[in-house]
Amino acid sequence: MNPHKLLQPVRNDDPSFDTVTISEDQFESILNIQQSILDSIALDHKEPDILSDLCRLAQDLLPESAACIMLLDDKTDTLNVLCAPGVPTEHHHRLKGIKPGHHNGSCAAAVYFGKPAYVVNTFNDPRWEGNRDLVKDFNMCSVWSMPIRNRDKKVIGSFALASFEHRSPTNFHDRLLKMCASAVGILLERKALRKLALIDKLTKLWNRTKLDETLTKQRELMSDPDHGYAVMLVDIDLFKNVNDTFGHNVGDAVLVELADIFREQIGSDGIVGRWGGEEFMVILTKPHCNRAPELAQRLRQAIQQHSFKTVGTVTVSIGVCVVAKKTRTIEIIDSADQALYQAKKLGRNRVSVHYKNKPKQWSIEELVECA
Ligand SMILES: Nc1nc2c(ncn2[C@@H]2O[C@H](COP(=O)(O)OP(=O)(O)OP(=O)(O)O)[C@@H](O)[C@H]2O)c(=O)[nH]1
Repeated sequence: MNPHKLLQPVRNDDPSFDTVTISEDQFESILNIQQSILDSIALDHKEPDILSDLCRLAQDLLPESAACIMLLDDKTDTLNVLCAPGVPTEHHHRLKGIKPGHHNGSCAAAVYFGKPAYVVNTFNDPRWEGNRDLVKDFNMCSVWSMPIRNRDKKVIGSFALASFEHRSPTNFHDRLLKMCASAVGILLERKALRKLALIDKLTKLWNRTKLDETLTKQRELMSDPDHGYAVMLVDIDLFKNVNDTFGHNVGDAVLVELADIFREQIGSDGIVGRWGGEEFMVILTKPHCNRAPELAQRLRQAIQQHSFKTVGTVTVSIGVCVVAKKTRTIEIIDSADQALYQAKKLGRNRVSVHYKNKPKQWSIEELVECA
């Protein structure tokens, strides 16, 4: 079979479409992009980097153009920019909150109708009626957009090429956009699966694998003398009693409610995960690690004050290790564990802090009970 046949669009009923046959070189350039994506996946590059490269490679094949990936936010039913290396970051806000529909632009139309939208003249095409300022401000004369689908074939966004001159797409551009949209769909699925592999099923917090990865990364960053971090081990007090009294399902519900308090109290200040069973870990980096004892106290109090369904009051003990010098991860965890043991020994519902390798002015290691 002639391999070029594989590159012909099945049928394109868009009147603006220019049915020029794909040349050997163009065929080659599409294969090169595919190869480059496969290489990046094999080298385990992260999705944002691969998506940026993909945009750059695609826009290189159309002089005077910029590629853009828009993602559909299910909650707000709006399109937002995910990646657009050709558009200065300070203008990205202009590509936010676009409603899929008939006249909000090419991506809005592609997502709304679930088929490609090839707009050759954005200055008079009705599909850009509601967003004419945008194309005029950026001099985007033509914008071609292809829907991106997930593995269930649901439209989740669009891949677009905006051109700074009026142009009709050819078979080659149609195939290029289809390949890019399909690659983005696969890469986004991959990203979601990678994330899923790092999430604890019950609490939806990070799991042990993610915590281990984070600890390793933090240790490496300690080569920089300005870096620092803190590790908190949080253990529920007398949790066996909860299980024995109310049953394992109620115990599980307590873990889920507790996870919500972690999210509320720590938020984006740190990485929170389930270390195992009824034990959680919080990793704080600068500047938050300097406040680790204070944050641990706040967390402990919030948990004590929360009224858990069925169970009522639940308390936790927290061991904190503040790290100021490169130390083996196993020693950091051991220090946090020692501090936790101390908190339990002193009567539970308290925070103990172990300063590991303090800076000179602190001189000695000490264990501070601060509940
Ligand atoms: N419901 C539920 N219980 C769990 C889970 N993982 C661990 N546990 C329970 O957590 C309890 C831990 O008990 P212990 O290690 O004796 O400690 P504790 O009762 O919390 O007492 P202290 O730690 O000394 O305050 C055990 O009963 C475990 O079965 C889980 O995923 N779900």
